[in-house]
Amino acid sequence: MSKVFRRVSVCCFSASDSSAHAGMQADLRTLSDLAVHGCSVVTAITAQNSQRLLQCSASDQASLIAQWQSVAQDLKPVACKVGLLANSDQVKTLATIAGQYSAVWIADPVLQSSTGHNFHSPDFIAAYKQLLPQLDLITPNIPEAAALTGQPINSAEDVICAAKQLQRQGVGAVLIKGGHAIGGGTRSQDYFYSPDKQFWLSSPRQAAANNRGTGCVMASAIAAFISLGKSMADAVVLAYAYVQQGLRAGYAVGQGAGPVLNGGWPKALSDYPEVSEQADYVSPSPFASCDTDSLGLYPVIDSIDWLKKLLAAGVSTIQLRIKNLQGQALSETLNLAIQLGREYKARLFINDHWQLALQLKAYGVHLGQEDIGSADINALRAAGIRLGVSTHSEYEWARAHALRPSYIALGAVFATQTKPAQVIGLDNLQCWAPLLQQRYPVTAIGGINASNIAAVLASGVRSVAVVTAITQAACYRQATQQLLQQMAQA
Ligand SMILES: Cc1ncc(COP(=O)(O)OP(=O)(O)O)c(N)n1
Ligand SMILES: Cc1ncsc1CCOP(=O)(O)O
Ligand SMILES: [Mg+2]
Repeated sequence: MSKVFRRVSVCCFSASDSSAHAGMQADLRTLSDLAVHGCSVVTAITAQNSQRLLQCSASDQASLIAQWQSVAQDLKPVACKVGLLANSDQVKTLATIAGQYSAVWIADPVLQSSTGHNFHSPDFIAAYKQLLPQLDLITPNIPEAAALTGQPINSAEDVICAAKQLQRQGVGAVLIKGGHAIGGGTRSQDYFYSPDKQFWLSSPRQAAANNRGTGCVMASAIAAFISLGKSMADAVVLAYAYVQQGLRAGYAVGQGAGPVLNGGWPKALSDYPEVSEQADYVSPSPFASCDTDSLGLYPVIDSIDWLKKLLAAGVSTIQLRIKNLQGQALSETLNLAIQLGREYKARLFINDHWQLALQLKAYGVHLGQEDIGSADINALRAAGIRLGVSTHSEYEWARAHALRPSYIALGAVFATQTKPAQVIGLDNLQCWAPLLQQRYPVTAIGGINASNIAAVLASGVRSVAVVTAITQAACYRQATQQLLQQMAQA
């Protein structure tokens, strides 16, 4: 008997939009597009089209509660997306419901429709403040964030202050959208703020004529990605790309602006944001290139002895990962390694020790996520040293992408004995490798050996980094030749 596959569901509290450009129709379309079951609590029925909103008729409280109870008891949504609430009583009811039902609660506070209707009154805002402590994420645009905080927002600093203030009012995390409005800039900039991560998401601004429903689609897509197991930061990065992709292919259907397209899981790297802690981020010039699309077999070793053996065995990309030396012993070892790398015309990357690598003019450095916050990235780039960056998630590789590195590493693909490492699995590798290879050489690392390398290469990744598959093999030469051969045959 085949196994029954049960989809997760997300419940949307939104208004019906008769034109289906935004509102409940856009929410359900987004969820369906991302293979999540969307269920609904209709908060109002609006009569609107691409040009104007003619009527908004609120659902009564009894209907709201009955719709929710029927959905909650049976479908047990893992996330709830709150869109248009038609009056302050509805907001208060939502605060009670969200306080009683454990799910990820995401609200896109619709205070004004893009067709001009205003839902923004003092008692509505006061009621919304009761809802804030129940929310895991709120996604206001700049005017909405200003209305909710009572503070004008005219600069990047104001955006950050507003996000902090909303968080102090009890929201788990805040995404403030539409930073381009601040400087009339050419980049689209959103700001994400949570207790453990704060970052800007930016990309060149699209002048898209068909842009209706972006707020609804963004919040629903975040809910969808979270219900599929993504972290909040990863879901926000994915939803940003989903909306950029949708804007690129938005379509006209009435007389006015049309909706964004629901185009499936975002697959073009150019739709993903550059993620940076800097508000005024501009894409830097790229790091020096590795002069190849594929780094091939990439052993990671910890001594000069291994370096000599593997260079002699014909390996052309290699990393020196030394964790147990310091002072003069470390700099002498790195110096010797860099000379050997030059002699063999190999791509030798130095792990961690970026200052010495800079001083000794290494071919390249490999840095982890923790290191890229503290390393002098601009000095490395200016010195022409190549940069490789470790990544384990959409947020992390979007952060690496903002640096324009020479390559990106994805892993750990499988569990590894070499170090405690987050496992990404083959599924993520299959999704991320083709996407990142649109611009960067990509290498996969973690638990890879002769018995599973074929499955790894089937993801499309063209380089594989290994430690123990070589260093703990009975015969390192044979193991290296076998891995090289398996890569050549893929
Ligand atoms: C090719 C490659 N990918 C990932 C890593 C891991 O680097 P990092 O995150 O800096 O962790 P440590 O190696 O320092 O433990 C790597 N070294 N090489
Ligand atoms: C350094 C590193 N970074 C992520 S996994 C890993 C170790 C890979 O070692 P092995 O190839 O033996 O699993
Ligand atoms: Mg490191």
